[in-house]
Amino acid sequence: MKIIKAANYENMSKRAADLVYRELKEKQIQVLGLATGGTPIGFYQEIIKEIQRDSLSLDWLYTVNLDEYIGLSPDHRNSYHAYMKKHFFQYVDIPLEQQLLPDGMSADPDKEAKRYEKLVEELGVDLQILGLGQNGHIGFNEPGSSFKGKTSVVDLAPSTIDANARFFEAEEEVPKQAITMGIATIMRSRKIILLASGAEKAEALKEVITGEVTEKIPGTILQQHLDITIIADKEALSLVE
Ligand SMILES: N[C@@H]1[C@@H](O)[C@H](O)[C@@H](COP(=O)(O)O)O[C@@H]1O
Repeated sequence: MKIIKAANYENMSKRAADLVYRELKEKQIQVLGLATGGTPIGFYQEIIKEIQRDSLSLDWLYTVNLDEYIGLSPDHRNSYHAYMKKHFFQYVDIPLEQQLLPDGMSADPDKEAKRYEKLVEELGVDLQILGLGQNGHIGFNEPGSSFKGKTSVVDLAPSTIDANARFFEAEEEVPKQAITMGIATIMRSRKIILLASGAEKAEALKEVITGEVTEKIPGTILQQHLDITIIADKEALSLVE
């Protein structure tokens, strides 16, 4: 595990953008795994600046996303499709058909999850960006999820619904289910960058870095990944020596 301690959120975002940008520009990675949530917004802002500065075309890149809410259409403002368009896709030239997310509106979500798993497996993710839930979740793999899990339909933990309610008008509007890449799917990525910011993540991050590897805290599995870099700010790392 490589750990980069950033002074603050802005610095975390910049360090992450620099790292990912290098993978895109110098290594021309083919498949980039993306994350949503509050944490990566600054990272997207920074990497867009770098892409625009060099007029770097990304027309060859495929992106996959960790998850999508069930029941939200791509143009619903809280869907992860809409998030990705708003924070990243509208600024780059990745063709629409290469921007891959699970379909939260599928009539058969279990079938959609299987389709997405196969797609991600066939593409092979070169670099996956991850955030961290306050309860240690990655993607939407809540505490208790199997480390062997593939992409599937999952119920969100009440604490996750609570944490994500800030993006919605009312808590009742937060979907109760999502399609998420499984932990095994995520662990197949060749390289992983985990971002964490703020004191609310300190407890979970401490477990991820130093805790026992347990399905009770999904992020702890990352200790077993061969190429993981954690970029976190001081607050998030405040409980780690
Ligand atoms: N499904 C997402 C995760 O992919 C994200 O990493 C996490 C943390 O979110 P935030 O960055 O807003 O704290 O929770 C969300 O529910």
